[in-house]
Amino acid sequence: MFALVVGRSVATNHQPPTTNRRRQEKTVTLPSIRIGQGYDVHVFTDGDHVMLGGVRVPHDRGVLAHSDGDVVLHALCDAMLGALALGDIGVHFPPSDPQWKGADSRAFLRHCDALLRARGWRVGNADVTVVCERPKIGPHAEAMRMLIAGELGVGLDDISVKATTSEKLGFTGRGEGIAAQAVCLLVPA
Ligand SMILES: Nc1ccn([C@@H]2O[C@H](COP(=O)(O)O)[C@@H](O)[C@H]2O)c(=O)n1
Ligand SMILES: C[C@@]1(CO)OP(=O)(O)OP(=O)(O)OC[C@H]1O
Repeated sequence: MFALVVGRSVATNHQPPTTNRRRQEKTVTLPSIRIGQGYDVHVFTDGDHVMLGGVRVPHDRGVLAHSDGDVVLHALCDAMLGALALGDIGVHFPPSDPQWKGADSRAFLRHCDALLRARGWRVGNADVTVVCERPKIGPHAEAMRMLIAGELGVGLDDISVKATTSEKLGFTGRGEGIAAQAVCLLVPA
């Protein structure tokens, strides 16, 4: 029996309940890590595409947003900011600020990455789930992963983008909007 402790070494001498077994000691050292999660929603409106993970995905709807409304990048930015308790994208890019009107959300991602790196961290890996009935995400997921990995300077295997419907339940199920949630680990840069 041994324990994993993040950020420092630990030795344990927990004795299994079964008797007469040799006492085990094991030291496991893992690097310091931080975890963050993010969630974003945008309402569908008239349009012919949605921006997702920095990729223009053709669709018979668009999204209502101050920026380009990329729920994948917004959720990911919030996860990155949350990992260092740096607030959320609304704090860093206020919707009241005209400079973000129609903004390309890749700029938000780059800014968040710079904030992390200035503090000695980078994304270790991230996992994003898009929730919508349509558009189908599968055919575009690889392009999103490549774009995000490129922007963050990490490997393709460190970035996951996947999707689910909500089985026609709720606002996503009724096709009223699109949601994304993200988790990420930060590791020392
Ligand atoms: N917008 C979406 C939703 C789902 N997918 C893919 O379809 C699979 C099945 O979805 P369920 O919600 O029925 O489990 C899902 O695992 C995704 O691979 C998609 O590409 N785009
Ligand atoms: C991205 C910002 C930029 O003004 O506005 P929106 O594009 O509306 O997106 P939201 O997910 O509501 O996040 C708030 C803002 O930071």
